[in-house]
Amino acid sequence: MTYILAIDQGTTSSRAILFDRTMKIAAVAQEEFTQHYPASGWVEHDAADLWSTTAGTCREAIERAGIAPADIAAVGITNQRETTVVWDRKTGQPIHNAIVWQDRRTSNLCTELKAAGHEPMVTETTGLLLDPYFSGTKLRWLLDNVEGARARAEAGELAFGTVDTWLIWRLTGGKLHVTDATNAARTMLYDIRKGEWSTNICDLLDIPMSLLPEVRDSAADFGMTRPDLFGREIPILGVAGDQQAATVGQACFGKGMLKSTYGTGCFALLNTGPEPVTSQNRLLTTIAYQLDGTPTYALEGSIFIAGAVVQWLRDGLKIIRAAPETQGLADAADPAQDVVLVPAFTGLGAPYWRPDCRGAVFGLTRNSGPAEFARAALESVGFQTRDLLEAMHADWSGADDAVLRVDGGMSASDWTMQFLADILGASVDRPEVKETTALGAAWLAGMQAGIYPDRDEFAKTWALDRRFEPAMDDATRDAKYARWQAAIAATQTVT
Ligand SMILES: Nc1ncnc2c1ncn2[C@@H]1O[C@H](COP(=O)(O)OP(=O)(O)O)[C@@H](O)[C@H]1O
Ligand SMILES: O=P(O)(O)OC[C@H](O)CO
Repeated sequence: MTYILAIDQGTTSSRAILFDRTMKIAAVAQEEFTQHYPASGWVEHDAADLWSTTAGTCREAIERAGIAPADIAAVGITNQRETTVVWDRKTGQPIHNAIVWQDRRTSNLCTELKAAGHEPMVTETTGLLLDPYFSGTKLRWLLDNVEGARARAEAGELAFGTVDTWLIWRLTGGKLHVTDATNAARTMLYDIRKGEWSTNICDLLDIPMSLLPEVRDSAADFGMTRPDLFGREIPILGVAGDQQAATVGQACFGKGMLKSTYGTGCFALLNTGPEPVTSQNRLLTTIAYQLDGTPTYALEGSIFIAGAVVQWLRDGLKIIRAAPETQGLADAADPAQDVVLVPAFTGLGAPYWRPDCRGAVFGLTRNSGPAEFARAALESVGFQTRDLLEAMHADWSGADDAVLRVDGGMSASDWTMQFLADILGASVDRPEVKETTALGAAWLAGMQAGIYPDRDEFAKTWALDRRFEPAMDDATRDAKYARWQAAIAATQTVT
């Protein structure tokens, strides 16, 4: 039997998943690691933890499946995006903790750069906005704040990478300093049209280009794993950022196909084909995947809080013990109350991009309780998705016939998916395979290894678990969405 090992290095845990020759899951291992919050709005990971949990879960998955390393044809990597690591090329030692995508420490720098009029050039080049979310200003912060970092960078001693690059460096024993186009597209340093690092932006941010990795296709040769890691060298043949890997795993290969992943946050990607579409509504333009040297572009809407609002009900408000309890509570909520929750806990992402905003609740009465909070929390995920889809439709007519394909942990919530269909007034498709992110990475590697089918045949294997059809009448839908829009507007006035 032949297997593909998919590594899914996420924000809260590292996972390793073995897929067999027929793309079925043979074994899974998962390990959480510590989140570091050194100051308000700062989020860091120890890069050594990212590596050790990745290596550990890979070994565990192989052991669980009871297979020999010789049975693994290739490794595919998918990862939390934007998170920024800098290390010494000689020793392999990171110079600082990784700065995580959620980290807002460069808000002021972004505001200054915007005020100086640089955002149009940044957007035109990278498809992104001047927001602390992306790697560029995080890298600049490290160079400015870690003692000696700038001098070492200028001397060519340091390497920068997103998490894929860091893991490949470790997996190959420091032989390769590479990334793929989807991860490069999240750095705010990459020209997504020309397919090269942008000298203009590196000059603007004062970043020596010697820090940057070589950029390859998403299915390509990313080197061999060190023989001592898994008992033999295994080729790394696929790499994509996690949201892009989910787009691939959902087989959204056609122009106009759309997926939304509901994990901690929510990320909707709309395949716009071989030409990038520039958003007029503050969505991101990004690379969905790059195969045979040709990028396929996407419009992306990124929401920072989706499943995390359910974690807040559990860990913050302590009104549930486990996420699935929200379903019963939401069903029991008083229909006469219309509590609206705007979960801007870490600011608002697309299409508002207000890192300074914080959450708000509207419509509380003396009778409002856990049930109304739970319903408002689940509804907030539907409302935020509608905001993204409204922006996509306004940006590009090719979005008009798209049926939304959903995945991620929170897509297990039937209540939330039904509300999503209701508030969108459109069908929502949930596939049988929920591990779409890992499947996307596995397919890239397995296809490159020649053991998995080509794009068209792979797309035919996508299978529906359940289609949610809208059941809400138009007047209710319109009234509810109008109320959400009013709540969002009010939230933005109080910071
Ligand atoms: N049945 C459920 N109802 C509501 N939310 C859920 C349910 N199951 C999982 N979630 C939410 O989904 C998220 C986990 O999804 P996952 O895809 O594992 O996230 P990530 O990859 O970002 O860690 C959690 O935030 C959790 O609160
Ligand atoms: O690790 P996740 O699943 O929360 O995804 C994080 C995204 O890649 C951030 O852009």
